Amino acid sequence: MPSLAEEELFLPSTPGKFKDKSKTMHRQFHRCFASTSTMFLWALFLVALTAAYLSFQSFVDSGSKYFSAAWGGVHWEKQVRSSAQIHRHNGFSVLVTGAAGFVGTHVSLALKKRGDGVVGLDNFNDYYDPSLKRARRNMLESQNIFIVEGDINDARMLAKLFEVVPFTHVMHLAAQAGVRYAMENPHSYVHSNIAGLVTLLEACKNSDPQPAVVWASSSSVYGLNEKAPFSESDRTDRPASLYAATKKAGEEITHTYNHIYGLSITGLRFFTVYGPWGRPDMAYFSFTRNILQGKPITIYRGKNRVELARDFTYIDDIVKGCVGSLDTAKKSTGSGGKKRAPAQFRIFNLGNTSPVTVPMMVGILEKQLKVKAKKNVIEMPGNGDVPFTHANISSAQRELGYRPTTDLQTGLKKFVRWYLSYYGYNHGKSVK
Ligand SMILES: O=C(O)[C@H]1O[C@H](OP(=O)(O)OP(=O)(O)OC[C@H]2O[C@@H](n3ccc(=O)[nH]c3=O)[C@H](O)[C@@H]2O)[C@H](O)[C@@H](O)[C@H]1O
Repeated sequence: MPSLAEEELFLPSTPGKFKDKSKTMHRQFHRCFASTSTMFLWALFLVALTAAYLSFQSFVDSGSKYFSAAWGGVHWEKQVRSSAQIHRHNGFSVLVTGAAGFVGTHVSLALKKRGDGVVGLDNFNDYYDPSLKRARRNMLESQNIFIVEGDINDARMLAKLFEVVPFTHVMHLAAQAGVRYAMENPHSYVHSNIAGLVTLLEACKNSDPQPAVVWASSSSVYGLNEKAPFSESDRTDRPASLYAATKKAGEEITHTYNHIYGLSITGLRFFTVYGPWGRPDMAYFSFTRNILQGKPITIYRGKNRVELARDFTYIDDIVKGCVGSLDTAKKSTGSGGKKRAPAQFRIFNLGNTSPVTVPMMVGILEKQLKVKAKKNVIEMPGNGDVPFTHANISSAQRELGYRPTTDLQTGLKKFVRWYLSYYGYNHGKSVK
């Protein structure tokens, strides 16, 4: 029995008609209990809703759509640190973006070989067969190069990387490549070559010390330029493809970061790079595949039946140009987001200086593969292609000591040897 004092607590506040005290108490108790449990349920619901919202936010924040791979944690940091370890006097610690890509793999191996610390970054997207990227990664891992699986658009991951390692240099090679694919998927170019570039530069500018940045532009920025050979001072304001436009935008964007924040910047205009472990979307690679499989190849030709030509540049020469750029890059001058003094800004052509026509390139492949190609020659569709490229490399020669030494015949021979071995033609598959 409740005490009087307790009973009084449950008495109606307005006295009047007689009421059965115990019944009233019971009802009151139930009402109170019911409202408490309802409140409890509501609270539970709100907590669950908040938790769901927060985890959704963090999912969106980390951009899980793009950045599905895990990063962070003690073990991950240990791997990153160990990979960045320098093993030579005055060596560098280099973050190589696009490290599982064609140029990224070769540059990473060259740097590691001479004792620099190298940490790779790659999002392993499926623009072309990701199994080739995984195979390149295995090769890098066998040389103790750790590749972070992540996207250059992931600002939090980049901040963490720079927190773990005070990189001296960034070799930025991650990009959406390919001239003609830009008509199919324009946004992927904006995502990687513009938004991703800005996110990366933000991370570089915020880090202390700031790294020197060397990055891949493209010969395609010369666009409709007809003056040959192409010099760095020539017009680059008439791009023929969205790919070229995003690379040109990259040159302007990097200039801004150099100007405002004191980032040391070197942009490299690569001229149709080819070689072992190359990109399957490029003509020399897909032609090789089709020729071996007995499938036809399509050869574009220009107006008035003019043959298209490219200043094909062998990967080992490009690697020397990249390493030379890192070696001659001056330090960035900013810290804490502020420029202390003017910083270095350079742009170089890395080409071969001897354009070869596409039909001649096919002829070399036929000879190397000992198979005749089934050729389908058509007029160049309006797809962003330019009729020819031809590099003047005197600047790179002077400033970087860049001297390409591999002609197309020699380079394609090495490529074909690799291709046959990698795709198992030496072990069973027959070359017709
Ligand atoms: O220097 C660059 O900055 C760029 O180089 C490369 O572009 P491109 O020079 O266009 O190379 P690539 O596609 O191999 O076509 C070679 C030739 O074959 C012709 N070509 C191509 C395909 C085809 O089916 N038929 C054909 O005739 C085609 O018309 C062209 O004449 C990189 O892909 C690009 O990412 C960028 O780095």
